[in-house]
Amino acid sequence: MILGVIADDFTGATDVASMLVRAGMRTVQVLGVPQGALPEADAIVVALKSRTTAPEAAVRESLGALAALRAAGARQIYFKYCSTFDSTPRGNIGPVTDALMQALGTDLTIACPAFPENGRTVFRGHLFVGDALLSESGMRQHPLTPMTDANLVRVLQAQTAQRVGLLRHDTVAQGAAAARARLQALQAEGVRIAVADAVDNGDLLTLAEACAELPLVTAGSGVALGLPPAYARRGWLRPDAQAAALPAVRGASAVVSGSCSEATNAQVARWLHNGGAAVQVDPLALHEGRQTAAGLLLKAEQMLQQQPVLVYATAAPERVGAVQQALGVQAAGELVEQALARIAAGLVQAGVRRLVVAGGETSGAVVQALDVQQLRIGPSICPGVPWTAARDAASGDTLLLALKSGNFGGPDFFREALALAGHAP
Ligand SMILES: Nc1ncnc2c1ncn2[C@@H]1O[C@H](COP(=O)(O)OP(=O)(O)OP(=O)(O)O)[C@@H](O)[C@H]1O
Ligand SMILES: O=C(O)[C@@H](O)C(=O)CO
Repeated sequence: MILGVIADDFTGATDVASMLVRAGMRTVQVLGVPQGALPEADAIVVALKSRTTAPEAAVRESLGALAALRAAGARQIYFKYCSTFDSTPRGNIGPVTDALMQALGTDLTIACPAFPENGRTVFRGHLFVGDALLSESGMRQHPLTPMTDANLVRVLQAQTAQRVGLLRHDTVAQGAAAARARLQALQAEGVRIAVADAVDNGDLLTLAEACAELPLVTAGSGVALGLPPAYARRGWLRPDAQAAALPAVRGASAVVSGSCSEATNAQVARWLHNGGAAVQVDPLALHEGRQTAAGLLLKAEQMLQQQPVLVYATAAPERVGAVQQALGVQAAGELVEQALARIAAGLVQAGVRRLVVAGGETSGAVVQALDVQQLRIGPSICPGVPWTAARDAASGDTLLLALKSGNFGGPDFFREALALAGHAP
């Protein structure tokens, strides 16, 4: 094992795993702090749910993951957070970085959420989402982690007692040797965490090469793209052209969507526009007992005989707001997640072997209901979303799962995903 990754959320973990596989590393994702022996792979990604928990809990879980990854022989540790640097004023990016640095006995790391293929770039320490500063993007209004400052040096400095500095783009543009020299100079000046600029994949490759021998890298998924070639240059890794190969499956296909993000709303709209079979979950009807998970499942199962079915709670912001006002944000979220998770488990029981799930929280609930503990990472459907393979405990069959971050994927994502997994239309 070469690389051990600690990811602060579920779909973020599959995102970084996908980057590694794309560049030839055989990668397995483990759900939660590993309990037993870790499987054989070049990279292991531990998926935590530590993005918005109390910093103390996030630190505890991250250190648990670190211990397991080190025991398995990881040469380098990677702390993966969101490409929009999602955090609260208290953390958890700063506190987790501090704890990992201390445990690893290192006094220099980088911080770089850039993911240019998905429009996230960092310039002069400022994070852009598409053409807008982070603070002027939709992230400004995020319910849990509103990001109102695009200056990452300032944002991170507020979360750590260690000194935060900046590795500027003009240095990165000069190549890995210059970036490495500048990191050493910053370290000599007392900087412990350097926010690194990156505006395209070339910059990510440079940063990965410059940081391949640091004990710890902290980043979004982007920097991971450059690590496999950097390891190969050092003779640590022989990239495997088959790293993304997954077994073919037979059986039905379904999509379960609990994400209400803009991208997912467009994907659901496209599916419906194309006349795809669909069952809509209405949270108020669920709450009042006019809908039940069992009833919705039955309806979906009937459609499944002819074609793939979409089960969705996805709705526009006004509709979600009205439901949240009636039921409470937390209660509405859990009600829908539990219903979708039960329906997903029922669909697998009914023979679904290709399952797309939209939304990070929704994915967490579904994977828990399926009692999946490990995912082998396969080919990318779009930047940040791979197909993955798990073992269905009940049948022993291979189950293909695509866990999509809310904001990822184009409007045709669901159809593209099923086609890539061999679903004949
Ligand atoms: N119609 C609805 N009304 C209220 N809440 C809903 C509705 N549909 C889904 N939800 C809830 O909204 C939340 C969506 O979160 P989820 O993490 O699944 O998606 P996301 O935030 O778009 O994805 P990501 O975290 O990957 O960006 C879930 O808790 C889900 O149960
Ligand atoms: O980095 C990203 O944007 C995603 O992997 C993610 O973490 C979404 O929650």
